[in-house]
Amino acid sequence: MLGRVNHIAIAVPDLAAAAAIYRDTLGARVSQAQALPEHGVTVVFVELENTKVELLEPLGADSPIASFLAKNPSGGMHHICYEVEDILKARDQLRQDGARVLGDGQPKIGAHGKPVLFLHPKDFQGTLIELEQV
Ligand SMILES: CC[C@@H](C(=O)O)C(=O)SCCNC(=O)CCNC(=O)[C@H](O)C(C)(C)COP(=O)(O)OP(=O)(O)OC[C@H]1O[C@@H](n2cnc3c(N)ncnc32)[C@H](O)[C@@H]1OP(=O)(O)O
Ligand SMILES: [Co+2]
Repeated sequence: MLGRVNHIAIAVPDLAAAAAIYRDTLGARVSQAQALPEHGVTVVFVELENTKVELLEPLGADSPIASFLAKNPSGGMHHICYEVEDILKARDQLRQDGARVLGDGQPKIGAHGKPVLFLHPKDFQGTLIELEQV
């Protein structure tokens, strides 16, 4: 089912400061910040040769990363995103196997303009998983 790792996401309390560390200290190429109100986050992508790191800052009162940051105030690794060819087929197979698909189970359009879904961290070794259809 799984293809490549699309990105690894890090929740941060201060996006501008985190982007500056990746750009100025670590010498990486970083994107402009992009506000995604439908996901409750603002994102910056760190573009590496073999994958991307997604820096996430909460946006709005109901951000899904607010409680994670309350528990990890300096930030921390939040999710890993794997590519899949057919997200609805993957969702249905995962549900059949007992995994919890988050939200209403309908894919949303993610930061790359492609459909995404999230899987409950308690069903995957304590790791929140994002699936992105490529
Ligand atoms: C930019 C768009 C898109 C993209 O294209 O890339 C994105 O990446 S958007 C990223 C943000 N969106 C999401 O994360 C959506 C899915 N997430 C959720 O629905 C929620 O965050 C959650 C996973 C259901 C957790 O919600 P929360 O309110 O934090 O619930 P709890 O505090 O009750 O947590 C339950 C339980 O799970 C543990 N937990 C929470 N988050 C994580 C995490 N990221 N990694 C590992 N474990 C996590 C939490 O600690 C609780 O455990 P216990 O304390 O043991 O009960
Ligand atoms: Co993501």
